[in-house]
Formats: sequence, structure tokens, C-alpha cells
Amino acid sequence: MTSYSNFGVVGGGAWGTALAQLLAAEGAPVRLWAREADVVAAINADHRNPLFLPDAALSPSLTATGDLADLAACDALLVVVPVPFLRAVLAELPAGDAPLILCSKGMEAGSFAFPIDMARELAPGRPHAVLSGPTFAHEVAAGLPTAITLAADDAAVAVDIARALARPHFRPYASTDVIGAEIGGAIKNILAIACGIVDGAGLGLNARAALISRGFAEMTRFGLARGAAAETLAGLAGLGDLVLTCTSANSRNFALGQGLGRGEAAATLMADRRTVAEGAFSAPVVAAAAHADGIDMPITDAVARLVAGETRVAEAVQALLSRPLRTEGR
Ligand SMILES: NC(=O)C1=CN([C@@H]2O[C@H](COP(=O)(O)OP(=O)(O)OC[C@H]3O[C@@H](n4cnc5c(N)ncnc54)[C@H](O)[C@@H]3O)[C@@H](O)[C@H]2O)C=CC1
Ligand SMILES: O=C(CO)COP(=O)(O)O
Repeated sequence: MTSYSNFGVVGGGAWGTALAQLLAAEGAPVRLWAREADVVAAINADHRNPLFLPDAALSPSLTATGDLADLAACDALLVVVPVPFLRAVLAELPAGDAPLILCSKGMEAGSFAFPIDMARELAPGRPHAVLSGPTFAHEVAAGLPTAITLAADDAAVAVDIARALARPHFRPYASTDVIGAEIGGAIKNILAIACGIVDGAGLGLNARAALISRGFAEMTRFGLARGAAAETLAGLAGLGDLVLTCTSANSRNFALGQGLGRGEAAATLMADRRTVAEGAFSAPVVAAAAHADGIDMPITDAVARLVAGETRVAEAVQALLSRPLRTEGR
């Protein structure tokens, strides 16, 4: 059994900060790399991250740096950079054999790569794992009970990392279904936008439940075609996270969808965002991947078109409702 005690966190957004705080809460040293100099300064001076996680008081044992080289001595790294920027940051990581735990949720445009695919390509020769599940950052930082999936190809690696991350209120479930964990996290963001649209447009709770169910059918079709296990998709990283983010305006993806549903322009909603709504980036990518593989994903298609400003909410809803009737199933 390998134990990890000297964690580094790559990415000082809400989720990176919350994970760093989780690991540092009892006084363990944790080093966090943040891109913004004011985030680094505020964490070190005031033990706060006013830009991305303003309400959390952070442990003094959590220190920040703007230099990735300062993470070279860490014995495990959590990588929490939004997917569109992940490749560039991975390319700058200091060399080493510390495991990389990928915590971002999405699929890269052009390459169709998930975070773990990029890590294997750009930082080979070390263990890679995926951490994904229903986990609002502010709740984890506040110490509220949370369960999550930790997936790695090697079962022993998954168990070791899960043990190292576990805390009394934070329960990682070990898994070897890396692709299932990646697909669940990427697709639930897209479906959270769809549910936000239904909410913003006032289409009712029946419609939201229908979207969650039929969206889960899309996630399952896409996942099974790529070798994911049905249990993973029905677990924390899939259905669990889908339920969380499809039912709460705390989800940035859901909130973006609410704006679209109220009729606000996608371009306006996307402009000047400091925080990410990964589903807006992933929707066209997953839609294109599904088309290429011949997988039917009408809700994902609709979200991609709405985010691109190619259709209006009423048209998209009409198109979904007028699809031919079919038998229920995957
Ligand atoms: N916030 C949450 O509750 C959770 C977020 N996630 C995932 O974690 C990942 C990171 O999200 P958050 O920490 O919430 O981010 P955030 O929305 O709080 O902050 C934005 C992040 O993007 C970074 N960024 C912006 N432009 C960049 C660039 N050009 N190069 C590199 N980095 C850049 C910022 O430095 C900041 O770290 C996403 O994939 C998200 O889906 C996963 C679970 C929970
Ligand atoms: O992934 C999340 C919770 O599990 C956070 O969702 P949002 O990115 O939509 O806020």
C-alpha cells in the first residue's frame, strides 16, 4: 500500500481550492498552484480565495504559489484546471512520478480527449486517476458530507488514492472504470444546462424529470458505446452528479441554462464569465463525437445549438417534443 501525504493542487478555482482545503483542514501541508497572482496573494496572506470561493476560511497549512515548479516535491497532484485550458497547464507540469488525479469534467474540442487522456499523453510514466461525483465546492470546503468516485485502471492504485483522500465527511468510492467516471462528469454538465433552460423557461417539474431520465439514457448510450460500466453511470459520477446539478441553481451550468431559458443571448451570458460552465464547451464536442459514432443524443444536440445561438428555446423544445414516439429503453 502506498500512502500519500504531501498533496499538491493544480488550479485555484472553486473546486481546486475546496479540495486543497479538504486535505489541509487538519493542518497537513498542501501546496496549491493558482494562475491569478491575486488569488495566490490572498490565500497566503488572508487564507481566503475571494475570487473563486469567497465564503470559505482556509487552513494556514494551505499555501499558494504561482510557479508550477513549486509542486515538484509533492507526492500526489490533484489537477483541477477547466478542460479548455488543461492541455496547456499539463504541458508545463514539472516532471516526476507522482500520481495525477484528474478532477475536471469535460471533453476537449478537436481531440475528443477527456482529462485523463490528456494527462496520459502529456505527463506519462506515472499513475493517473479520475475524481468525479456530486460535489459542490462550497459544501466540501464547509465540511458537509460528500461521496465521490475515484477511478484508476489499477484497482490497487484506486484504493490507495481513495484512502489518502478520505476524510470523516468525504467518502471516495474506488473504481477501475476510468472512462465511465469521465463520461458521467462531462455529460451531466450538458444536461444541467438543459434542466436550467427548462427552469428558466418555466416549463415545469414534469419536463425537468423527463429531461433527467432521457438525459441519463443519452449518457448511458454514449457511455456503453465507449466501454463504460452501467454501474458507474448509475453511480456517483453519473446519475448522482446529474441529480445534484439538474436540481440546483448552485450549479453554474444550471444557472447558465436558466439565463438561456429566460431568453437571454448565449453570447451575452458567456461573455466576461470568470467561472466556468464546462457544459457550454463540452456540448458541441460530445454532440460531434456522438454523431461520428452514430449515437442518438437529441438533448445534447439541442444544448449545443442553443449555446451556439443557432436555435431558440421554443424551437428546440418543439423539436424534442415532435420526435417520433419510441419504446422506452437505452
Ligand atoms: N466548482 C465545483 O463545484 C466543481 C467543479 N468541478 C470541475 O472542476 C473544474 C474547475 O472548475 P472550478 O474550480 O469550479 O473553476 P472556477 O469556475 O471556480 O474558476 C475558473 C478557473 O479557470 C481558470 N482559468 C481561467 N482561464 C484560464 C486559462 N487561460 N488557463 C488556465 N486556467 C484558467 C482560473 O484560474 C480558475 O481556476 C471544472 O472542470 C469543473 O467542471 C468539479 C466538481 C465540482
Ligand atoms: O460538478 C459540479 C458538482 O458536482 C459543479 O457543477 P457546476 O460546474 O455546474 O457548478
